Amino acid sequence: MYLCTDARAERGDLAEFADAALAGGVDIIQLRDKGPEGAPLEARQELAALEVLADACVRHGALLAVNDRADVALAAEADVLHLGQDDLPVEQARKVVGDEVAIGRSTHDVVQADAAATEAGVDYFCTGPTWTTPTKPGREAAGLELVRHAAEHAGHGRPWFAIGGIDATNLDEVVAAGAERVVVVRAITEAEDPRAAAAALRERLL
Ligand SMILES: Cc1ncc(COP(=O)(O)OP(=O)(O)O)c(N)n1
Ligand SMILES: Cc1nc(C(=O)O)sc1CCOP(=O)(O)O
Ligand SMILES: [Mg+2]
Repeated sequence: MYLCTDARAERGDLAEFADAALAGGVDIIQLRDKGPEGAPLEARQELAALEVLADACVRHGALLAVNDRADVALAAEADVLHLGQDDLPVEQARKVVGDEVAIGRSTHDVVQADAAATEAGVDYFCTGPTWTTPTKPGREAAGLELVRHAAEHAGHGRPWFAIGGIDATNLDEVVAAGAERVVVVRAITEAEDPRAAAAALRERLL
């Protein structure tokens, strides 16, 4: 199970939150902070938040992921770099981060999913959004059809995750469509008890 979180600057509880989510069963945690107006964090702020997450990952044996920026992934000694369709191409990102960092790719339709399933340098891909979500406004839903496609055609041999609008109320549908791994944001970041929320999702993925 893969969690994307912002830096929780307003709440000031990033370390406690990460500990709770990881204790609940999150395996990979990504810092994804687009800022209040969609403006990304300054690199120094991003590195500071990543340090907090890195310490939590060490405590729980989890993986640390960086969104979008290959230079920051390298500087933070992250395990994973996640790239969308409009981010740095995988080939160029690979030159920056080397071979030790796993690279993930977002996909939003069957063509992109098939490409990510075979593209050199990609270690995993995500399909989504499964449902429209306020976390990614303006992005049309790819639906459970894309999950089914990845399960039946695209995923073989390469790990993939379903993302977008997934929570405890609909996780069973995603699993029934063939997903074995999911990425969530609000289902854990907005939970009153992030540990319990993570555990409730995790137990249904086993
Ligand atoms: C694990 C994971 N999956 C998908 C995304 C989305 O990436 P992208 O399409 O580049 O959009 P932004 O997150 O950058 O807004 C992700 N970040 N992580
Ligand atoms: C960051 C992101 N990427 C998506 C994609 O489809 O690539 S959907 C998404 C947001 C997922 O947030 P929530 O779990 O709160 O719906
Ligand atoms: Mg991106």
